[in-house]
Amino acid sequence: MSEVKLAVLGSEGAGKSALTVRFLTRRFIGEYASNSECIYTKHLCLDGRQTHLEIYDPCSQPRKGKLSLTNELHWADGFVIVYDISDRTSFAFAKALLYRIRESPVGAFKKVVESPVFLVGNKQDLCHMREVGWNEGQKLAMENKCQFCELSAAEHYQEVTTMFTKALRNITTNFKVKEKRCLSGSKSMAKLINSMFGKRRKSV
Ligand SMILES: Nc1nc2c(ncn2[C@@H]2O[C@H](COP(=O)(O)OP(=O)(O)OP(=O)(O)O)[C@@H](O)[C@H]2O)c(=O)[nH]1
Repeated sequence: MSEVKLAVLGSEGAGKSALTVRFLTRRFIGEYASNSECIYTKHLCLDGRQTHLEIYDPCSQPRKGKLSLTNELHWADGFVIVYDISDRTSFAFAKALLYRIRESPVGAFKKVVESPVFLVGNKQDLCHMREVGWNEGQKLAMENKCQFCELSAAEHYQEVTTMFTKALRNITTNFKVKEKRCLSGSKSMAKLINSMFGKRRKSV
């Protein structure tokens, strides 16, 4: 069974809990307690493979002060970053989160390959109050090598499920890339050691 850890990040009120609960229970619940952080767990079958999923839904991040994200960066295999299309401040916050993830040495070195990130413009049902254009979201995502979509946790169950499924699939693909790189890394190390000791043995 594979294990996948996903962190859902974004500014206060962007809809992190609404999206997560929608995916896990199919239901849209209007109000959530925002003073506690949660790790939801779920078993699911992803592309025929049993998967143990953990989703981290933090309490409102502005109260945490600085964007340190250190724990999240160590913990998560991938990220969903949420902003509210009717709130430009939430987009600026999402951008800062994205930069923080991309500049992180954890992402660049410890994890071997970049963590998959899905940028989500939520509350598409409020497009009459739109402050962030679809193009802006798409551009930010392209510049930072992440996937992008706009949806509404309130109205689009199917889109929410599709987004989470793509995010999880990206993470499992990333696992395979990492495995290959580690394997080829250890193979070339073995070759190097073999050739060094092989040569030495010959010269004795
Ligand atoms: N119209 C609309 N409202 C939404 C949507 N998603 C969430 N909301 C509302 O936005 C508010 C905040 O949603 P939450 O899911 O609590 O947001 P959050 O990001 O978890 O917020 P914190 O826990 O405070 O960080 C709630 O009143 C939700 O009902 C949506 O797609 N459309």
